[in-house]
Amino acid sequence: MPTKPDTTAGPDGTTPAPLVAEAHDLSVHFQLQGGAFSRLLGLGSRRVKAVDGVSFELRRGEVLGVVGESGSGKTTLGRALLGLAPATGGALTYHPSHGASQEITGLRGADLRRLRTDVQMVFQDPSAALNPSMTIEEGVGHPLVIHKIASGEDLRRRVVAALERVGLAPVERFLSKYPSDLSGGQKQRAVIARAIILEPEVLVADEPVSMLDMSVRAKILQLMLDLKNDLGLTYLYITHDLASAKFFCDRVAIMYLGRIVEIGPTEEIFSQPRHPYTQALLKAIPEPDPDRMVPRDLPRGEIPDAASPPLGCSFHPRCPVATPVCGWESRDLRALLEQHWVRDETADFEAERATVGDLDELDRPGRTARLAGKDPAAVRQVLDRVRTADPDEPLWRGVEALEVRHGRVEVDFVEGVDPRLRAAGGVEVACVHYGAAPEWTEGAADGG
Ligand SMILES: Nc1ncnc2c1ncn2[C@@H]1O[C@H](COP(=O)(O)OP(=O)(O)OP(=O)(O)O)[C@@H](O)[C@H]1O
Repeated sequence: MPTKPDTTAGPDGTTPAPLVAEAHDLSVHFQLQGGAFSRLLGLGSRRVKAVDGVSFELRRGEVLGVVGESGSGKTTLGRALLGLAPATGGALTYHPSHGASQEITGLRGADLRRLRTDVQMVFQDPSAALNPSMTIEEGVGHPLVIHKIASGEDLRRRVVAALERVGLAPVERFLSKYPSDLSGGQKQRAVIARAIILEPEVLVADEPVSMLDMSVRAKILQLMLDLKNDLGLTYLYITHDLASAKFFCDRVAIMYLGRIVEIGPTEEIFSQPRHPYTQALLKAIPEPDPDRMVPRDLPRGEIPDAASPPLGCSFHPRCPVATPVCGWESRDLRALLEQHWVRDETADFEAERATVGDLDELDRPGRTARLAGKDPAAVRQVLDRVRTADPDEPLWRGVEALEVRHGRVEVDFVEGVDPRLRAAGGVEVACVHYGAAPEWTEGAADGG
């Protein structure tokens, strides 16, 4: 296994290393224009909150891991650091070792080009990252040509040095080859050579080893650690693979639906995960196949739609230790009813479905669920049966009132808390169990 020197401390070993980048309440929202079909359905345009109020610091020489399921916003965060995804809110500041600090999201023209030399990207798929019609010499040297930094003999000398640095030796064997002549691991070495040839300060590495054979993954990660130490690089390492994050990263940020839900030193996150989502992810670390990293033991379903995230804490619909103040809403009641009809074979699906009426009304996010069924007494009976079948379901704890209004059953939920990151031990966690709502701080989510 690669070994990590402690690179997060400053020269005297105690003061933190200087900042390279910092985000404050950073948001990257995408406006999706609905097509004709969406307009017909009255959906109009939708806003995807890919990154939603994220704050973090990146310090010189460290590896910060960004871990989360597909769609959690990891890549968008990395693209924002590269100046590729424009912020719609908050601030993202780059502190170069040379020159003045810059607000990344406002950069244009020459300033943006300078950022692109300082912050480089290593992509997941090395085949797609290399131009198939360029030789390795041309491809690796391309950034120097684009930025008009080197040509002729100087260009060749730098390409040779970069290839040697990433272990593609003897270099002469590789210079005139095309990407298709190389193995996956060799291609990724060439991609890394291209990334370091501009002598950047930061590498954003987006799943850099996930498409490689198991046998070469550790070698590529070791190469990246060596390069980091030798060249004084800083990494933002994006992955869904907790096992690689565990030995590669100094600190880890766990992302869920555009938010960082927990961030802290790797050791602390792995030895004492606080957030129920982190706990679920860690439970899902499969031994020995680190490839299949999905939290399979979560009680319910898929990661929700980032265009319409849950109210309160986004994780509450899947959370095994959700409290009454986590943000229960009408869509949760629909999910619960449907889950009941799927799971409980004794339930008379047809009759109960007809009794509660059209469930589409529940899809509009809100603290009050209005059931369409015209016979309130019968609707209440269905809800009672659902509750009796699973009395421990956390949603019921969030019910503030269940009554008949205007001839229909309405369910009001307790107003939810949208938890922000707060210090808890050596990490920061966004969860009501850790200070976001004082009455729920006891007995933190150990059982999660
Ligand atoms: N250019 C875009 N336009 C619209 N929506 C986008 C765009 N880029 C990303 N998204 C959406 O933003 C959300 C976050 O996507 P992102 O790719 O950042 O997540 P991720 O965690 O990196 O996922 P993966 O591991 O699958 O790459 C998703 O819902 C995605 O569909």
